[in-house]
Amino acid sequence: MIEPPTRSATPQRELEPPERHPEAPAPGTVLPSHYENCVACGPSHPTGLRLVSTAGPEVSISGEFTVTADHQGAPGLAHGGVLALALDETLGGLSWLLRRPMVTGRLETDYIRPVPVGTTLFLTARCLGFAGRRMYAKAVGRLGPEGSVALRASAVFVVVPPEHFVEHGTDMTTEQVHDYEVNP
Ligand SMILES: CCCCCCCCCC(=O)SCCNC(=O)CCNC(=O)[C@H](O)C(C)(C)COP(=O)(O)OP(=O)(O)OC[C@H]1O[C@@H](n2cnc3c(N)ncnc32)[C@H](O)[C@@H]1OP(=O)(O)O
Repeated sequence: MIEPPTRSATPQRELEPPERHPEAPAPGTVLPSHYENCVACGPSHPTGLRLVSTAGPEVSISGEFTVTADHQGAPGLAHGGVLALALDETLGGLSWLLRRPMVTGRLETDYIRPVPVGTTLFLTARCLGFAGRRMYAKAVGRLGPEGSVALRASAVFVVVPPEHFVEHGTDMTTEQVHDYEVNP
């Protein structure tokens, strides 16, 4: 099957530049978990990543988490799906700086180096820009703050109305989504 070109994580036309929202958290601000049971950032999830994201300059985010035995695929090594989760969460954090709710449409991941249990992975994501409702972004994961690149990702997120989470999820009212949108 030939996929539509608009699905590619490589922009097919010039993008509208991203604009950091005037009320976006200042660079250096640690972003609170968006949901306590989130498998990526939730403090109440028993085996989640507990990934902590920090607002960066312009429209960028950094994130960090430590790989534990709960995140293994091969013995002693992080599972690739778990690493994609960490990239997805860090990329998703860009919505706080843009103040536009969005969901992952496509996530292309390059696995460059194995990531051992005990590693603290340092991730960064930056927004490239928009084509209509599509937001294009890239992310990198390093083994240490200035360490080797272990992961690279390109993604397309699709802007959705806040009601998306009420209609398709559970236990969330439109009011809560709006609160969450302005008070992450
Ligand atoms: C309360 C907040 C919580 C935040 C949590 C953040 C967690 C981290 C991020 C995630 O993991 S989100 C969860 C994983 N993602 C999903 O569950 C998304 C599931 N898919 C959908 O809900 C819909 O398919 C989607 C909203 C993505 C698109 O459906 P729509 O009917 O709204 O859009 P439409 O099909 O009209 O397409 C709109 C544009 O997006 C493009 N598009 C749609 N699906 C795409 C896709 N999959 N990949 C790339 N582009 C896509 C599409 O080509 C089109 O481009 P154009 O406007 O230029 O023509």
